[in-house]
Amino acid sequence: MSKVAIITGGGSGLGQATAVRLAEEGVNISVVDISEEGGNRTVEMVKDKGADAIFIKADVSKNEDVKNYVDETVSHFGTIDYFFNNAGISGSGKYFLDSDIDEIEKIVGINLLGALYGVRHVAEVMKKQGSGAIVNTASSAGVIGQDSVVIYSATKHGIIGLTKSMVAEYAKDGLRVNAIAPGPTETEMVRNFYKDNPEMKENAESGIPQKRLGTPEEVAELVTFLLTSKAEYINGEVIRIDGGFTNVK
Ligand SMILES: NC(=O)C1=CN([C@@H]2O[C@H](COP(=O)(O)OP(=O)(O)OC[C@H]3O[C@@H](n4cnc5c(N)ncnc54)[C@H](O)[C@@H]3O)[C@@H](O)[C@H]2O)C=CC1
Ligand SMILES: CC(=O)C(C)=O
Repeated sequence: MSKVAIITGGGSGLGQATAVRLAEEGVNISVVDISEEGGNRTVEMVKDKGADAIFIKADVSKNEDVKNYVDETVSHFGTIDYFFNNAGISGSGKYFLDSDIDEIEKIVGINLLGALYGVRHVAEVMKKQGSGAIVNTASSAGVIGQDSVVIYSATKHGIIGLTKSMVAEYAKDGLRVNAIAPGPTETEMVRNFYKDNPEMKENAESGIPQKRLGTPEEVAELVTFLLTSKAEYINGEVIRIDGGFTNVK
C-alpha cells in the first residue's frame, strides 16, 4: 500500500522539491500551504510523477488550521506515515533591537508555534498507528548564532529542542523524529532575503567552504532518506546540509 506524507510549506522551495522526490518513491502527498497557487502547482507536479496529491490551504500559525489539515489528510488518505514539518519564513534582516514586536510574533507564530501544533496533532495519529516518521526543518541558524536573524535563529533552535525531546517521549511508540539544518539554499525565501540584504549574500557565499548555496533537490534527497525506512534506526538527529558552513564557523 502507498505511503502518505503531509508536507507543510509544500507550495514552494524545500517543501515542493520534497513532494516531487517523495512522489518518485510512490508516496501520496497532502500539500499544505497558505498559498493556493503554489500548493496547487505542487499537486500537479506530484500527479505528473504518478502519485496522488491533495492541496489543503492552511496558515500553520493557527491551531485550528493545523488540526484541519491533519483531519483532512486522515479522512482522504486514511493514514499519515510521514510528516515534513517545514513551513517557515525568514525575517527582515534587521538587528534585534531594531525589530518590532509584530515581527517577533509573526516569526515565532509560523516557525515555532506552527511546528509545535503540527507535531502535536500529527504525532497523536502516528502514536495510535504505532509508527510514523517526522522531519522538522531547522536551519544552520538553529545550530549556531548569527547576526541579523536573532528571532529566526531562536525559533530554529526551538525546533531542535522539539525534535530531541519528542524522541525521549515517543520513540517507544514507534515514532522517529529528526531535524534538518540546511544552510542557505536557493529558494524564493532566500532570494527575497538577499534582495533586501545583498551584503548577506556575499558573506554567506564566501563563508561556505563549497562556495555555493545548496539546492532544494539536495535537501529533498536528505528528507526522503530520513522519512523512509532506509533511516529506520536514526532518531533525534539534527542533520546539517550546508556545504560545510557550520563546521568552519
Ligand atoms: N532556503 C534556505 O536557505 C533555508 C530554509 N530553511 C527553512 O526551510 C523551510 C522552507 O523554506 P524555503 O523552502 O526556503 O522557503 P519558500 O519561501 O520557498 O517556501 C516556504 C513555503 O511556506 C509557505 N508558508 C509561509 N507561511 C506559511 C504559513 N503561515 N502557513 C502555511 N504555509 C506558509 C509559503 O507560502 C511557501 O510556499 C522554512 O522553514 C525555512 O526557514 C532553513 C534553512 C535554509
Ligand atoms: C534562511 C536560512 O535558514 C539560512 C540558513 O540562510
